[in-house]
Amino acid sequence: MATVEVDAANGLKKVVLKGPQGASAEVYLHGAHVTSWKSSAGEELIFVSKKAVFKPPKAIRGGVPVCFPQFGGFGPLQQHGFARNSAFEVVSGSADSVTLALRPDEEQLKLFQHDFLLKVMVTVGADRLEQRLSADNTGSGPLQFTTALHTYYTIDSIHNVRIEGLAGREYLDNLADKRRCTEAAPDVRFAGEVDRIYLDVPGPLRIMDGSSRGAIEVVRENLPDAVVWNPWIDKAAGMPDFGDEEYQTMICLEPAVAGSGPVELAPGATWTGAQVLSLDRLGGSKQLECWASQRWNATPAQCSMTQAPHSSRIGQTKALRQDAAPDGSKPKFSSRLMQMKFMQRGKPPPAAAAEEAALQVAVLEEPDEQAEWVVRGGAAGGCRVVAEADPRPGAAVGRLSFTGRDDTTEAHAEQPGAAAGIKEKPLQLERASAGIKAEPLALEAGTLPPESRQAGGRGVKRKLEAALEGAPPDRKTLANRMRPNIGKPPKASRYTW
Ligand SMILES: O=P(O)(O)OC[C@H]1O[C@H](O)[C@H](O)[C@@H](O)[C@@H]1O
Repeated sequence: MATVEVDAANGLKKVVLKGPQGASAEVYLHGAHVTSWKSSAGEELIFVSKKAVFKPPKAIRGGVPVCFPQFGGFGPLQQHGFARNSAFEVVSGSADSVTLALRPDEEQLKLFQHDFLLKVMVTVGADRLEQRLSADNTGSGPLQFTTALHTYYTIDSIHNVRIEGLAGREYLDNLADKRRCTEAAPDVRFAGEVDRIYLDVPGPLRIMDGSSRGAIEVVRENLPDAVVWNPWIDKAAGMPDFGDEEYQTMICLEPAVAGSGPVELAPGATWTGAQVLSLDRLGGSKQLECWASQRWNATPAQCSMTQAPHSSRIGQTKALRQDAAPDGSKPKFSSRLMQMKFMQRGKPPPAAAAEEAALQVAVLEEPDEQAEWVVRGGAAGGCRVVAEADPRPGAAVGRLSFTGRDDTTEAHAEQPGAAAGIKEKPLQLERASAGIKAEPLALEAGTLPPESRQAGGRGVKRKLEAALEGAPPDRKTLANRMRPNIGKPPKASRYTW
């Protein structure tokens, strides 16, 4: 059974839910109002204003007000109905879940004139929060209502946040007399006040705030509309229970039956709706970088960089350096660098293994005997990228695999220890060869100790020979066969240089 405790700060009753792996949530009996959802890493994902007033019947500013039996002004009642102003009772619960219920009192019945039983179930999981509504029509006539789970999210910065999943949808603009508009942007961003009711939105929505926490995915059941709200500067200043600057660190994304409503329920019938929120650490957009350098004395080998199918290329730098021979006659060694930046957007397909979320580098022809290779990578935004280097002075493969957590490092080396065998020394590549645009950049380049070069070389060569069964490879075959451990070749773009 869930334990009801009294919050010492405000004297109100609440239930603290404990989920697996340290996740938690708090639900006030006043309004069945969720005021906290903490991930397994202890991050607070729900916004509550520092100026929120915890004095019933006033609704708490922030958290997840339950708007029922009316959303906004879609009906005769006060804004957002009266559930958020009412005392709920605990029906049942456990350590990680609680169900609260509300029946309208006499005063409310006078205003609304329909009897109902509203239940709100809140369950916390590892990086997951589920809120389920059920409404029973306990009256004798049809019950009509609109509703919303008016969720306030805490975000890193309003300037970086974006919501995916609303492109092309129609919305009613509350700032323009509910004018019907179409969302033209690929995702919703904020540069001023926003108050929109997106209508009949299919599929999940995703919130990315530009920080390292990943994406919050919002899956809705029977709540077809999605309200997006940020009050911006003037409206924030006019709200006594909201800080002047707080518009910068919150957004509301509210699954609802609003513009596409109301719900009509026959006597004795039950309606259910839900939102399931989950924190997807790998699914936030991340910028990945991959770079490969090659050093040779006669001819460079053509090689390719293969990009995972769910990422887009956002930049590329090529640089060439020629080291003059000691007598100054002609270049002794040349080095060539390819650096690419990719944006991984959204969630990789569920079946995708680490390999599929990889950037890969492959050599397409037999390179120079004395060539040396270094393949490295990095990622901004919370996920760790591990570069795998094949040090063999022959065909070389580099693969970047990313893992879910900052504190986890996983090496996916074909030749364990090969990557660790790289000796690093800084190399400045400052100039580009004619016709190749390059920014001045500093990078770490490596040379490899001979034993690791040999070991890696033999391993990869054997694998390659086995794969090719002696047939002379064309470039495409070679590049495809070089992709390790992928059953079905991903539909990926390949860049050669
Ligand atoms: O101030 P409240 O009654 O809590 O409403 C806060 C906001 O809720 C929704 O997002 C509405 O679309 C907005 O128009 C409203 O300003």
